[in-house]
Amino acid sequence: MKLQLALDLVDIPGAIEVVKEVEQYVDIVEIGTPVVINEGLKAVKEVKAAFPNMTVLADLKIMDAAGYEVSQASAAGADIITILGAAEDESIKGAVEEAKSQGKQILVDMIAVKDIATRAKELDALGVDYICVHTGYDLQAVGKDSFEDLATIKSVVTNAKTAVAGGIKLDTLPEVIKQQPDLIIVGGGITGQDDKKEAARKMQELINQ
Ligand SMILES: O=C([C@H](O)CO)[C@H](O)[C@H](O)COP(=O)(O)O
Repeated sequence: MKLQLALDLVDIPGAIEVVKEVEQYVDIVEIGTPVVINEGLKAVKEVKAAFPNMTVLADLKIMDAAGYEVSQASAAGADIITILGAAEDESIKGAVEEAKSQGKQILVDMIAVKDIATRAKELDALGVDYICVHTGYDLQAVGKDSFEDLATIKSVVTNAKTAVAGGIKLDTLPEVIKQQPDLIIVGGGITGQDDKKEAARKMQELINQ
């Protein structure tokens, strides 16, 4: 199981500062969608330049023009790029093909997908690298989480790695770990803490137990 730090509500210098603080405890750094919207792929480029040995995920949440967008994120230094599970199969295929040709990986975000089991099986057959269940900020705000959806994808996905994101905190992490996803994505559970380093350390310790 790996730990991914999601950076959403920062600018580029802020992102670099947080990564410096917690880098020893996380496996992947995510440049979150709001950061990409605010700063562009420059954010991916600058974080990768500052931490060349760190795996960097660009959370583009691609919906169309997938091959092109994956190629741009790859050129900026992203190792993993996200596409939405709700995208057309043609887009998913384009993303996978471009990522493979660049030696990169594709993570599919299942946010807003209604029939998780059916779509996860289809995506698995299309050769994506990760399938991630995700409760976004707007559903977290009304008390939802992705723990049941994680069990669903774990039961149907056979090739891709499984991932989970959305409001995971130190107190809910054990429940997630029980289900053994390949990747656990945490944003506010680390970045929202006064002592980010200690929060990341405790999370890594629980994951490695
Ligand atoms: O993808 C995300 C969200 O849609 C905003 O871009 C977050 O990175 C993801 O939800 C993880 O962050 P937390 O929910 O704060 O753990």
